[in-house]
Amino acid sequence: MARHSLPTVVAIDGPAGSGKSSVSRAIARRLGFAYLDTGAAYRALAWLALDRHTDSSQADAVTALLKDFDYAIGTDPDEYFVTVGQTDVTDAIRSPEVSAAVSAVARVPEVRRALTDLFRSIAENVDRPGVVVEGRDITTIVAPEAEVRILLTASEEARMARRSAEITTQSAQTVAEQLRSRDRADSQVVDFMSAADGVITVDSTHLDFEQTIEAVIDVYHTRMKQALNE
Ligand SMILES: Nc1ncnc2c1ncn2[C@@H]1O[C@H](COP(=O)(O)OP(=O)(O)O)[C@@H](O)[C@H]1O
Ligand SMILES: Nc1ccn([C@@H]2O[C@H](COP(=O)(O)OP(=O)(O)O)[C@@H](O)[C@H]2O)c(=O)n1
Repeated sequence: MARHSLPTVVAIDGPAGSGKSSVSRAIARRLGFAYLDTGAAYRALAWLALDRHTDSSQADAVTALLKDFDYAIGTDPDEYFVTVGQTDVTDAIRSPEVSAAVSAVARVPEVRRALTDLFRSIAENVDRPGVVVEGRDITTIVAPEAEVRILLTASEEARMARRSAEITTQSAQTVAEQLRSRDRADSQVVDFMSAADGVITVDSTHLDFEQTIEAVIDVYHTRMKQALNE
């Protein structure tokens, strides 16, 4: 039986507020690729923990949630949604409560293993020629063999300013503190502050949104050309 060829994978990692989601979605649109936001799954599991009044610092209790974690995500960059069972949690997973609980959930090794398997399976089965997958450990753990691997960074100042412009329900100072503490907790589990071997860094500190998209697309074309000649 002829096996369909696997989609081209563009893997993008980086800290909170570096532009991963918005830039990944935009480049997926331009390339005609699917878009996979992996942070949404960690957030959805943290949402489930809160919904069930599960203490997210209890690794066993969080692991137990995996058995009925009925998760779905839209990978069409123009039709993004996240559901758990019958509940649409697209907006709920962005709440400050979920953001505060998510790092504890993401620290549990069984959770990381299960979600990594899930991401690989979703990425392999998209109905597009390629997929842009973004998160913290995509270039290193989820898809180390990806054709294009990028670390998207920006100075802490730029990241905090971008995120606080988005979140109007909390003070800029609160948003910055929460982001900094989440990055600190997350970086104890995976290193997304420095590029692994073969991973290209795109620093968007002094680039606007459009320039960042262009810089990422340039890396994509360069890597694909190199791959043809290898
Ligand atoms: N290069 C850039 N210049 C200015 N704003 C940007 C840039 N890249 C992203 N943004 C904006 O910054 C905010 C955070 O981006 P987002 O994609 O949510 O980051 P991440 O997914 O890495 O947390 C969004 O409002 C986005 O539109
Ligand atoms: N590949 C990934 C993606 C996200 N995460 C976790 O999920 C959380 C939410 O990810 P996100 O991409 O939605 O975060 P931001 O876009 O808010 O930075 C992170 O703070 C990490 O704890 C992870 O551990 N590994």
